[in-house]
Amino acid sequence: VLNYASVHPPVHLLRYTVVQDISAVVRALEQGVKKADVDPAVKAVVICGTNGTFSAGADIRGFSSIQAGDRPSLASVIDLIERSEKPVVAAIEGMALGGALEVALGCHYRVAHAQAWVGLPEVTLGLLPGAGGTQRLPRLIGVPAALDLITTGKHVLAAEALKLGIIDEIMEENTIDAAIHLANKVSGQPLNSRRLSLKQVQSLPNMDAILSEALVKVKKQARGCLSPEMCVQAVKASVQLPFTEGIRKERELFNLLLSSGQAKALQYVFFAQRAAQKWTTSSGASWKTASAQPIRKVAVIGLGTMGRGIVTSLVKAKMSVVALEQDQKQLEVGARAVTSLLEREASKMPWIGQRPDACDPALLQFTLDFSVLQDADLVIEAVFEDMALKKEIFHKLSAICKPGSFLCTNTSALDIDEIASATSRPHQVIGTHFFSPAHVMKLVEIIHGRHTSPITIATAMGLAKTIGKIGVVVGNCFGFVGNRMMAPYAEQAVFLLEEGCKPKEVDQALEGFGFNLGPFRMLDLAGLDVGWRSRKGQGLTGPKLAPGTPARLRGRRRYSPLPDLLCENGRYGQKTGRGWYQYEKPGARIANPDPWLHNFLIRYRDAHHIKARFIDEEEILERCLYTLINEGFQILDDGIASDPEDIDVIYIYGYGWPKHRGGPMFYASTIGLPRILAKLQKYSEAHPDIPRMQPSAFLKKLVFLGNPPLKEWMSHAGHQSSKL
Ligand SMILES: CCCCCCC[C@H](O)CC(=O)SCCNC(=O)CCNC(=O)[C@H](O)C(C)(C)COP(=O)([O-])OP(=O)([O-])OC[C@H]1O[C@@H](n2cnc3c(N)ncnc32)[C@H](O)[C@@H]1OP(=O)([O-])[O-]
Repeated sequence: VLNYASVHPPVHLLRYTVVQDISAVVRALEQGVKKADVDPAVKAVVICGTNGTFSAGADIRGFSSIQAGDRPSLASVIDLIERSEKPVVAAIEGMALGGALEVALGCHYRVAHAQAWVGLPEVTLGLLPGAGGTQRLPRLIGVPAALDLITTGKHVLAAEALKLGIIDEIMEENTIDAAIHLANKVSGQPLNSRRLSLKQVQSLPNMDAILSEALVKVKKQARGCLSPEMCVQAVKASVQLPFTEGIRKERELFNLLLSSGQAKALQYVFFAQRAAQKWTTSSGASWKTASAQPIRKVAVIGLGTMGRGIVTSLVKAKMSVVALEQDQKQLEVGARAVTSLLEREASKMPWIGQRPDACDPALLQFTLDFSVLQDADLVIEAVFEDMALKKEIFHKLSAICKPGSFLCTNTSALDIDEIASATSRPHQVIGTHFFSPAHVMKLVEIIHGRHTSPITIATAMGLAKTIGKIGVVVGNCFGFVGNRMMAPYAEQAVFLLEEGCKPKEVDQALEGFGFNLGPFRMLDLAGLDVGWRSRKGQGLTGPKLAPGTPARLRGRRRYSPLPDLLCENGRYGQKTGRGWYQYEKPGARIANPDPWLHNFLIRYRDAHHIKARFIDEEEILERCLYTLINEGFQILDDGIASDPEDIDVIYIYGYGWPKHRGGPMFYASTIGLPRILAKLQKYSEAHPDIPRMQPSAFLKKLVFLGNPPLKEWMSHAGHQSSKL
């Protein structure tokens, strides 16, 4: 773990490895520093990592075993380093994150490689820097910059860290030699001015306002998530209290977070996101045996909202892109929109100035000519959700594209196998479901069809990673994972309106739970016509609906025609200025309750003899969330998702599920499956005509088996995925 190597006497080099058992590193650091302190031959110490990496911080898995109140030994060692009478220099290569940056802040000097980056990401794990970071960083770089780093957890490159004052020198190469050189140079010089614990936080005239604005900002950004708020409190302590008391406050807040449950959820998400990259399918294909093919040139068909976002994401990742439209006018409109998206993205990334090649428009070609797609390595079709149109395009692509090209369809629900059937290469056809706005949203559902080859899956996953997205491999069914679970959730929201709720009450309950947007604000934003078109396609409404069908039943299932009626009244949501809410003008964003809708609902209930009743928040949450979770269990049992973690990653990165609640399946595990089952049973007895409320057989089985932990669920699933 750590070498006490006298390779360059009189400077002693303490090396420690990347992510490891924190107590072993702490022990070794402690011994090394103590030994150097008493060794008269040692004049200075350099601390560095092995294999070109300083350290990614503490082992996140180790937090589950830390008890609130444990002796914070890392903090003690950092104090020891800082107190050392011999200069200690941190040589940062690769990265210094979390506890590792805290170690570096305890050192008297910091030298970093130009490609190294540093950060305090604890907030993203539901914690705060617990080894003095919240007290030392503000003393080093001032409160505004420290607040920014600590409350967001962002990483900064060495150049920015130098500008901020976190590091003292940047090296293009030989960082450790440079650190040794510096250590020799400063040996014998007084160290008090380099000990951050002895420094005062730089006072600012508007400090109170800075701190209270930061609190308002984090509360707004992370609804209900505690860690950003606690980070602000800890930084506030650095301003208001002497160092030792500030450290005590930091520890108190750290322990509070550690026992909050949110930290557990956020750490679960960290590992779930990584687990999702290790995909398997029910047929036994897996990430271990399939390798991604190199993708140099991508073609995108269709420059509507989705196509524009996808093109922007590809160009941002410096891929060569051909964008195709069907007529000159649409091509010009699409090209203008992409250019402005790229400009906006560039302005959001100040470092673009240093990398003029990023977002390079020369990487992008617009065309009307299908034959230009001939040599594309991968094509993403992003036209309307119209099966006939998609099949026509895939038939054409199959004939035009070179034999090795992969053919992807951006669809949110349609059958991948049917689309693939229009080609002569179904093994190279795959679904890539991007989320709107596609240049912003992180998620891509990667849907494999019956014939999709493992190489095609690996290539689509590789592409997602290249463009900075999180791919999750799922099976093929209507709505895949995300939209299939969203359907019963949105359905409940509308049923609740029929029974007496107002859109705002339903939205407030779910926004209070932590969603950025409640279901009605979300539907208004997405456009109500999208679902209407889909329901017409399915024959649930419109000309294909059998005459004489009762308004509120389809077969024996309860159906609400309310969303259809809104569309028939021209209310498509934000884009028409009217939907479940009213907006100042078409395209405006502020949703206001609409008296028209209120009266319309009263008339609707009268016409259908529905007696409105008061529905409390608990019922709103349980009916919306538990039906969504119930569908998740069905999806696991069907083998459409191979793990609960995959579902959780989809919901967090595609649907705005509050991250600090760990995703719907993790949330279910925290509530306890017996409670979820009991509630579903209660509601399904009250609403026997809502089949999606009937508890899934898999949920019942898990309750019968004694509510096993989430990690064990899949060993009991009917359709077990192979872990080859
Ligand atoms: C009273 C007590 C006092 C306590 C004091 C508190 C101290 C301190 O404040 C707390 C911390 O340091 S908090 C820590 C602050 N630090 C952070 O939050 C850093 C979190 N890590 C990251 O951001 C990214 O992993 C890197 C950027 C390091 C690498 O990115 P990349 O190159 O894309 O690679 P990748 O795919 O992401 O990871 C590769 C493998 O490594 C695994 N793993 C990684 N880090 C781990 C960790 N810390 N732990 C465990 N495992 C970790 C990862 O799961 C994966 O495993 P798999 O089995 O192969 O799937």
